Amino acid sequence: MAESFEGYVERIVFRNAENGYTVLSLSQEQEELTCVGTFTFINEGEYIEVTGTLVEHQLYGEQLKVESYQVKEPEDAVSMERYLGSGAIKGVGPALAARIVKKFKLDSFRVIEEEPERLAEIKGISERKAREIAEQFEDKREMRNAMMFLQQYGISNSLGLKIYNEYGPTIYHVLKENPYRLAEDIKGVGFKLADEIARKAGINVNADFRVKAGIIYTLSLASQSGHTYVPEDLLIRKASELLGLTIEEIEKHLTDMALDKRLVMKETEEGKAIYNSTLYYMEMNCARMLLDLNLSYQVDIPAMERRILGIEELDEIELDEMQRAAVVEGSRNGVLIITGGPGTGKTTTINTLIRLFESEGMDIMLGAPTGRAAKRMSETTGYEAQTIHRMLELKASVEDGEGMHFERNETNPLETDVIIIDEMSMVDIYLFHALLKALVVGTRLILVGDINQLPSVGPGNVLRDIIDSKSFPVVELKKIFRQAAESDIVLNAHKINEGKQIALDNKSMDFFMLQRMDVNQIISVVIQLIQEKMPRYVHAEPYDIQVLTPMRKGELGVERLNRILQQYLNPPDESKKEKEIAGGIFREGDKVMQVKNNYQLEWELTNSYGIVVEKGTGVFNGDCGIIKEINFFAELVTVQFEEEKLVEYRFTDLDELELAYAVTVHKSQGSEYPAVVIPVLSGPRMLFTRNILYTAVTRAKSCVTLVGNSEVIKYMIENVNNQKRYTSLDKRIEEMNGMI
Ligand SMILES: Nc1ncnc2c1ncn2[C@@H]1O[C@H](COP(=O)(O)OP(=O)(O)OP(=O)(O)O)[C@@H](O)[C@H]1O
Repeated sequence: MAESFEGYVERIVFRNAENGYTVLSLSQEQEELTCVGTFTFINEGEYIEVTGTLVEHQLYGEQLKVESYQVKEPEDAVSMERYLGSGAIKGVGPALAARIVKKFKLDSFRVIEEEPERLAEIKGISERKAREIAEQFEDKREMRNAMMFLQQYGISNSLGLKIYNEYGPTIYHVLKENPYRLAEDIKGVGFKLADEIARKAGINVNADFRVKAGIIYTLSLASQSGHTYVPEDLLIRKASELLGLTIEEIEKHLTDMALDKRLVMKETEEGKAIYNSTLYYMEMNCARMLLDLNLSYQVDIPAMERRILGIEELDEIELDEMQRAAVVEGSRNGVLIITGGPGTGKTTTINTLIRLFESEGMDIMLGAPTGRAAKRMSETTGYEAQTIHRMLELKASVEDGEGMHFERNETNPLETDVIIIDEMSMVDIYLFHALLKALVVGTRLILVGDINQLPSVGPGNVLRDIIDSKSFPVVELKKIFRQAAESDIVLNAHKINEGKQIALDNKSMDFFMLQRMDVNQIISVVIQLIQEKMPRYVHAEPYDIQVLTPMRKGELGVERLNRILQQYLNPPDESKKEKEIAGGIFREGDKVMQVKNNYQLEWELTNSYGIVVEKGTGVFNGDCGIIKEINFFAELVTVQFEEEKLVEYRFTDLDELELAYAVTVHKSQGSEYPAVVIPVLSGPRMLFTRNILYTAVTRAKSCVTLVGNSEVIKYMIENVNNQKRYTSLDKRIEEMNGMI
């Protein structure tokens, strides 16, 4: 039976910041009552009325399971003082609260609300502070009301706060008029949640804005799978499934939305293609800018070849015919693409190009899409390489409302003669667009990559489309050089790519297959490999040995493997603090990965004296680090990323991190590890493909160990289930180049 109690919140015993689950101690006249439930923004010292059922907890005795609660405005002087001094109002502690209430007595709250300037009559309160107190007082009240309101729609605390911060008091209006705005404006609110809110708010299922929001959402889902457009019938079908409406009810909105420029419809040979406008114009602008860069330079070829020969002599290397062709093309053209698999001499070619351009006094910049790829490029070329984000000077300015942007763009272009980008297969259309915008005609652009790697996570198939457009010089390196050919990793990678079976007989020095048919056996072998065998074999730390698997779910999926590997590689220890998160825990010492691009997150680089020597923003999808500290007081987790960058995560932002003892092959793109261990037993056909195996194997520098069923490996080599990406940069280039 439900009962009601009133009292002060004496103490917040526990609070889960993510879902608002709280245990608090309520002080009543005689005794204290423990209350558990989901409370939004209740501070110690507040006076509340709670309703719920009294239950007997095995360990903690009697407690109230709260079903609903209400914050009561304090009505007597003691309560007012208690509330003001509770910490709810920043800058007002118990002493100041006591002075306020002593002066204004029962009138205290009214004064704060209506005549805040009078607060300045109190010692220790300036006029400015008086205003601040009044503003906070007002904000707190409104925010609390808004939170309670949002709670009805099942919105958690942290999300509620984000929503409130975006709309402020207009939130009620937004929810009533068009809750789908939330899906567009707020990170963390998807169409599904907005739709749920709309349903609760009684909005019609075939309301125009619902259908339109559903269509935009379908396009955005497609872009998350890498597509820049969707064929019309497929789009209509997907949207109709999502919205539960007929094909006709969807179809009739498309033209309207095209007129409003929310989407673009384009006739193609295969029917109509529908684009989110932004993506359409991005492809189009990329095509234009790339063609603009594609100048031909007059070069004295014999003289150029002599210069190349000179560099070869100095470097004591003899370039292969194709490599030399690449260097010559690089000097003759504004745009050049160099592709090739592992060990085909891409880096050696880049190095010769750098030498050549340098000898002509040109400025060169090197870039790659991820931190790890940039680091590797620096190591192999001996020149400083940066991430493309850094090169373009990504700035996140939340304060001025601009959000994130690149400082380098058409009005402030990169001042350099040559730009070389490595791991180009990972660059999506957004990043490529940003890069091209920051280049002026006359800058040479050299794009290097392996088209057989998995395409970018983000939308686009940029490298392949540029090659397919047949509008730019492309040099494909095929020969595997002797040194590389000594490695079975390289040889097997090429075989896999060509669809040839590989020898799994363990005669190799760097490529092993451990046949195990049982999940538990596989896991125990993986642990042994990481803890003992591999670190010794490749002279690395256990943390550098990376487990790669195609899938997230399942007995050998990333999620389960991480939980198990954490137990063995970073077990619980009294000296290590732990923070519970949805579905697991983070512990000091854990290996973690950032799982989305966060352009606003700040990092700091300190020197050995702990002094900050550099600061910046941006932590990206796939960046790995170690948890250095968990601070419960400040509610922060500090992670040390590559190159010793320190990043602080608020507890509420921990959903951006995941354990990284095991990662998916997709997330490992662009990274290289001393050794990789790949458990393979069974899983969805779509994920057991040649492409995935190729990418996984090519992540290893010194050793690959496959653990599981060799038949599955054979199957993967045969399974060319390359899912089609709907992208059209190639078509836009061809159109603009007058080819179609
Ligand atoms: N022309 C050449 N003659 C002899 N050896 C070469 C030549 N070009 C490259 N190599 C050697 O072949 C190996 C692979 O070359 P390189 O690192 O340039 O290839 P890559 O395509 O960048 O490889 P990966 O993609 O694996 O990094 C290196 O050991 C390099 O020294």
